[in-house]
Amino acid sequence: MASFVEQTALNREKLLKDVSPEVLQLVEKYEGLFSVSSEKLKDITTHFVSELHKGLSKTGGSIPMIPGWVMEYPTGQETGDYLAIDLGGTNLRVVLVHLLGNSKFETVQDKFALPDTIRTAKADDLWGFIADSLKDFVQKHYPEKPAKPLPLGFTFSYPASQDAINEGVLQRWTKGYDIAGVEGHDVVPMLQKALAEREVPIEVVSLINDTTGTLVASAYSDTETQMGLIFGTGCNGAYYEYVKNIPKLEGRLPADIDQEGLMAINCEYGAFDNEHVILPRTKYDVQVDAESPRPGQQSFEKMISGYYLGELIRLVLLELHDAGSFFKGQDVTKLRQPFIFDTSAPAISEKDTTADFAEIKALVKDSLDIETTLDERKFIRRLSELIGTRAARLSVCGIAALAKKRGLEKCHCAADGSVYNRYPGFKERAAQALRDIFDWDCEPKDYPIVIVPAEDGSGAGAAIIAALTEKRLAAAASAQLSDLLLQRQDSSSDTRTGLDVLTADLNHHIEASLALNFIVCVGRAAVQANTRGACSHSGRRYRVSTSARSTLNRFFLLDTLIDSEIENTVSDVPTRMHTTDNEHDRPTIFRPPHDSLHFLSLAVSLD
Ligand SMILES: Nc1ncnc2c1ncn2[C@@H]1O[C@H](COP(=O)(O)OP(=O)(O)OP(=O)(O)O)[C@@H](O)[C@H]1O
Repeated sequence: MASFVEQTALNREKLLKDVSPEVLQLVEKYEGLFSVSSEKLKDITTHFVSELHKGLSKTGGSIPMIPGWVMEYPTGQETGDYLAIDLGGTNLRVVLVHLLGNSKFETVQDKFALPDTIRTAKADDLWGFIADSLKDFVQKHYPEKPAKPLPLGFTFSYPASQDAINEGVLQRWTKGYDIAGVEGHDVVPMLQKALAEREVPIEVVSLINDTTGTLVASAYSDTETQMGLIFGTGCNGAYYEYVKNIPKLEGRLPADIDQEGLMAINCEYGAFDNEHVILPRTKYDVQVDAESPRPGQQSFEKMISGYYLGELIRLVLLELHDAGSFFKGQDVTKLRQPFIFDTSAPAISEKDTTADFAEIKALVKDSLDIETTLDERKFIRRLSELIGTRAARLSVCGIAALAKKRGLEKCHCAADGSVYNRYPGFKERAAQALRDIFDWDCEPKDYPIVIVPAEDGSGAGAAIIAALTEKRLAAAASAQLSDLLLQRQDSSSDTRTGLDVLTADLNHHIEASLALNFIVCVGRAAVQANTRGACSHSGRRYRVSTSARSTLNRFFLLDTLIDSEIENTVSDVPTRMHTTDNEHDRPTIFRPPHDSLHFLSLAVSLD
């Protein structure tokens, strides 16, 4: 049977058989502009590999390569119930995840479409929308108010730097978002505040990226998974890198983290080629970029992801109208409206199998109020194929580059997102492009690197990561946790299944005595975990907020294991939380208060 690609080539001949010479000429022009040869894909991949290296280096590069503090593969045996949200560019998903073990999990999910206006709304509107959606979900699934706050894994699909598993400082908005007052800030307390205002009983215990979530969720059920990929509003990839190959982590790691071990990296490779040295940009790509809220950023993403493909079609059609070729004498007011098409437009066009392209006709009529000729519809169909094919072919350069970087010759790459899962032919075109890059000489069913669909996995990923972190703590290894919460240390009835987290909240009026309590608290937790150990210096930053004063006080009364050390250490809290003692397994607090919040820096090292 002919492959999809061979089939579409045949269709092209059929499609263009009777079109006018003028339209044929236009088709050929755009075929030249939007086609990407195998050689070009190979060149892009080679450059991509060097940019991945650069992103991991101390100096960094265009691709952020953000360490995700997820340090192991799931075994598939993790169990428990977790709540998770996934904030994407288009949708908010709220998920209740039941991890069943044996590589199985079940989810109950609600999907909330984010209002179009949210992209440029106020920060409070965004967090309010999410908190309201969570409130609905909790009311629906927990008719009896939960006795304790529900632990929540937050999948946040924007580049956020993390020094801990439950923080995420937004580096910059992508995917057309531009909400003031969020960049440069930790998003977890913002969401937590909106939840508190609405009295939603939820505690945000971990923050991950959707690519990392997809990676981990798929690895839970398929041990061959090596990458998590997103082809949605934006594009991105995550994979596990050897710690020793992440130079920028030098000096930031607790001593017990093995250099031969792995850490998940959220690449944020939508930023690939922001310098414009290798990608074959057309003038339409330049225009999309120039008119986007963030010109000069996310170059790769703007050529291939769901937010932009419909816009590329619009720009070409508008230019043809203005040149007098298309939609003659018609009112094109709507066509002049940026982003009037999303990627469903080329997707519908490519799916249309009617003889006279009635679906394209309806699409253009309904969304633009424009009547089309048959030739115009054939052109739109071909243009959609070109733009969709280019997106699929360029997309896999990221996969090929990650495989080359890690020396992976055979693996599964889990892909989520509407563009991968719903765009006609995207899967086949992506597979063929991988073959073109690696020169595989075998049938598609035998391709060694396989992109597998992983719909809506990132919520489950957030849950599994919470379970992995819990396991890590139980195994007495370093965990990167902030706002550690001593929730169940003294209560056998506490069945909290989220992170078995360790410590506390103080508000910004922190007093020296409470700071001491905090340290005692961590030491106490170490003792309760039946281990020898204390708080050790790691250079990490921990935000301390309000709600667990009572917990702190409880623990303050219990044990004075490390009191003497504390006295030596915290002499001048709170104005300058600092110590000179950096020895292994010694409590160290440092960093001065930051804005209205105070930061304590310590990691729990239980050896
Ligand atoms: N039929 C379709 N085929 C392909 N893509 C589509 C289709 N309909 C909508 N899209 C595109 O899918 C994108 C949304 O992708 P998705 O549903 O994966 O959302 P998301 O999870 O919010 O995205 P992301 O994970 O990138 O933030 C939109 O940009 C839209 O243009």
